[in-house]
Amino acid sequence: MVNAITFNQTHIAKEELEKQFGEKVQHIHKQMVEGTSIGAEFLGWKQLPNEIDQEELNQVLATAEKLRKSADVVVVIGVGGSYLGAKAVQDALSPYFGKNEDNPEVIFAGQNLSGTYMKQLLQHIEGKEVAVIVISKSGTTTEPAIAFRILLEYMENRYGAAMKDRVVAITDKSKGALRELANRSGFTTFVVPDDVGGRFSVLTPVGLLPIAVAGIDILQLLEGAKDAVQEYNSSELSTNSAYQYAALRNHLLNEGYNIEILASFTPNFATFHEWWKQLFGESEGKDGKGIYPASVAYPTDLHSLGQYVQDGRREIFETFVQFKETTADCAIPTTEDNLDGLNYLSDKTMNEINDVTLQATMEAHQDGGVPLIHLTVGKKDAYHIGYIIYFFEMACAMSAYLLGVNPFDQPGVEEYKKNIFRMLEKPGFVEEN
Ligand SMILES: O=P(O)(O)OC[C@H]1O[C@H](O)[C@H](O)[C@@H](O)[C@@H]1O
Repeated sequence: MVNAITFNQTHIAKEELEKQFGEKVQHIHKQMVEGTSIGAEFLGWKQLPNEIDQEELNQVLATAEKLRKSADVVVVIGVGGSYLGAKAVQDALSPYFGKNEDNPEVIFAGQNLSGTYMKQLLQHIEGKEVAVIVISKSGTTTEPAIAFRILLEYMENRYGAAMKDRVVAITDKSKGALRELANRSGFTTFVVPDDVGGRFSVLTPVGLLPIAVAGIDILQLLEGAKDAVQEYNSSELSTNSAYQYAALRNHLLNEGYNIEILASFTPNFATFHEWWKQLFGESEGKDGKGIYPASVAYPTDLHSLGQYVQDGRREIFETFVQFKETTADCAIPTTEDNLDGLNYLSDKTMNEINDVTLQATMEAHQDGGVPLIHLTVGKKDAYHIGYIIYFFEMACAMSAYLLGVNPFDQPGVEEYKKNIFRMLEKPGFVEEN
């Protein structure tokens, strides 16, 4: 299927966008294809959906099945790109309440340093059958490493030698402390490819294994991404809407709009916003440049940040994601006395009113001077989520290149780490300068 996503904007005529960015986009596209763009050694994500190794995919599926059978609860440890993609997809595609009886509960750790969180996690898993998936590309990130040390001790005490069948590590093929520990302990392992950075890794085992464990169809996710590869690999700005989105973002930035808000009216899509924020924030926010990626979950946030968006400093543009088909719906009942005055809505469903609220919000914000982008996605299912993941990845790489930065590094993230190591007196740590 092509055109699973439609891209609409009214801020600038297509021809004008083409005039401003058409040639630049073609040039960058060519460099990406030829592997001569800055950071090109991290372009592996571009072909992932097509080139994923079938044998590895079978192993991911088999391992997921094994964990699903042996565990009531699976703890997934990771942070940043080793966490957000899996959680985003799981949240978007899981029921709001309770859990599907066939699926283990999937919970996350290593993305915070709260002792209370960890203590309560340990209490929560007590008495249940547990498995652990630990994910770190570098294998050295402090937050997940601490969580893993604690959970590994728990698993050893609980399962003795048999715990090795309940722990899976996903990390670099040879480097890092986690690789060494996993090899020594005989854990099942999967590799984060060298040419795929953390925030672009959701379609590798990093995302695929935890997503499959949660009972989500990763083949459909990959199928959607595969179709997106076809749609978004044209060098023509006029036909490639991922590049149009990238060009428009840069155009808006040049006009002084330096904050982008991703907005949706679908509560369980909110974690996807977080994935998107890391993708764009780490890719573009460097060398004193960037568009600050923020997000809102409407209509909830219409009653908090809505005021600011409508009326505050005019440096915001907003990107709405709307799903055309919904999973379930609820009718508005009619009442005889109509005391709440809502009978005028009783021929409508909640989703219809949600869609009207989206239209009303877009109109209001546009009138308030907020440039709008509207992405319409066919349905919130694994196929379309795979599709939109790839759409944003392509758009992000192009947008960062148009901005003039390397999309694939994140040198700034090291700064706070140096301070931690100094403050916690890490042995062997010597601060430069
Ligand atoms: O997968 P890891 O190596 O543990 O990295 C996890 C995260 O660490 C840092 O925050 C990086 O800036 C992120 O890009 C990365 O996703």
